[in-house]
Amino acid sequence: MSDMTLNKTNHPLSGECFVPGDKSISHRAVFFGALAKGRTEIKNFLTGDDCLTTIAAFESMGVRITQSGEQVIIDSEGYQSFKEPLQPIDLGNSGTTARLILGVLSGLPFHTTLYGDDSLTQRPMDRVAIPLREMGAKIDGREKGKFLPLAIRGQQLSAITFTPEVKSAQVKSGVLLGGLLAEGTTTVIESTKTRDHTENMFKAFGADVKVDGLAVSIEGRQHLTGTKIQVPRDISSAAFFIVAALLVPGSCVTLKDVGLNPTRTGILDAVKLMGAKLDIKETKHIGGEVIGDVTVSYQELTGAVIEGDIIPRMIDEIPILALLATKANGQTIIKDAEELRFKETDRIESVVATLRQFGCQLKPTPDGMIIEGDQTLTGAKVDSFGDHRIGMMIAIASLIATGETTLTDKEAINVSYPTFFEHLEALIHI
Ligand SMILES: O=C(O)C1=C[C@@H](OP(=O)(O)O)[C@@H](O)[C@H](O)C1
Ligand SMILES: C=C(OP(=O)(O)O)C(=O)O
Repeated sequence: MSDMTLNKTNHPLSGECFVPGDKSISHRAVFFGALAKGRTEIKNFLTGDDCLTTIAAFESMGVRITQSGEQVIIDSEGYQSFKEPLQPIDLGNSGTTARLILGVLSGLPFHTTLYGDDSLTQRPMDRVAIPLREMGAKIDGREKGKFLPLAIRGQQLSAITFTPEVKSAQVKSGVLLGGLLAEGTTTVIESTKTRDHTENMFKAFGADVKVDGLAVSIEGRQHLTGTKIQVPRDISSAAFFIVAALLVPGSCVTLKDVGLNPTRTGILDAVKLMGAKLDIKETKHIGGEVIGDVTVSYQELTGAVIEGDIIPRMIDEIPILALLATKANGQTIIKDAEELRFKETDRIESVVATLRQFGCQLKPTPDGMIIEGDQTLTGAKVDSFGDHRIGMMIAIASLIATGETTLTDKEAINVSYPTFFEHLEALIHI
């Protein structure tokens, strides 16, 4: 764990930025490439720690994966050829790997044990394990099978129709992947649409998947065929520079080739609700995903109420939106975001604690927070709590804080954005 001094207050950001590949899509490209028969070539893969964890998990089941930088080649004979791993699988910090792999392992004819770091070990896995058990899975673990470490004894699964209580793409995806290995047709019916990259990926790999409004159905025991995947750039990473440009006077930044899938663009809608004008140009459609450029410059914004269906569309961007709200005119209220409590940290408490260290006034609520506007941030020694999105929020806060900010445990950022500081420095031209 190392400290980093940040003292670039009020340097405007300018120019173009090519943030790395999307984390959700990179994970899924590896999952599907491993499950499919034949060769899968992934371009613009995110080399963050979490996605490398997914690669290692499938390698431990005998799948041949070659990763060189942002290019990944997977040669697989399909899920029927996976081997029982010799050792427990380390899922590191990655909730996505954990929830999705549970679906796969539940339906394979062998035993596996899953464990993770201190953060992942405290995150609930029963949200996926319960429906998978309903399909016939044998999953056991700490606190009656709720938390890692988990032991899975794979079974022949049977299809279910499942209505998740939580608004979670990881839950939807874990159950659909279990459904791929099950007898019959598995349907997940959501109450609010969450990110639909799994559905898009099923289609890209030639699967029979039906999407009917909020219902997604997958036919079990079908074969997937390897394909080429171009990963869009991650809007969740771009969000840090979008907010930075809105915060630092004189800034103007273009985020190039970012994923603009409508299930992910809640952050753009939220800043528009606060009065921001953005220039958004859709440029391509690849593998069911929309890609485009977002140009944003410094603007004065107004506080807003952010609630309802927009929340799942921006769940990972709420920490950085909270920072933006500290400088808006008037109060911002974030509601319906209790899911933040189940992330790498309890992001309601960690955002509030972090911004308070900068001297901000805000308070937590059970499902969000209330943030006062027009505040002055004062540099301090601030810890990321080992949460990559809190670490990046601190770095952006330092751009508007007076004096010097010290970020401890900057390595946490490698989970989703290993080149974050290089890109930030390039935008502030130092
Ligand atoms: O499916 C995914 O790739 C993700 C879904 C979200 O989690 P939940 O499904 O738990 O909301 C998000 O927070 C996470 O970063 C990635
Ligand atoms: C919550 C996140 O990821 P995961 O659930 O995969 O750990 C995130 O990237 O902010």
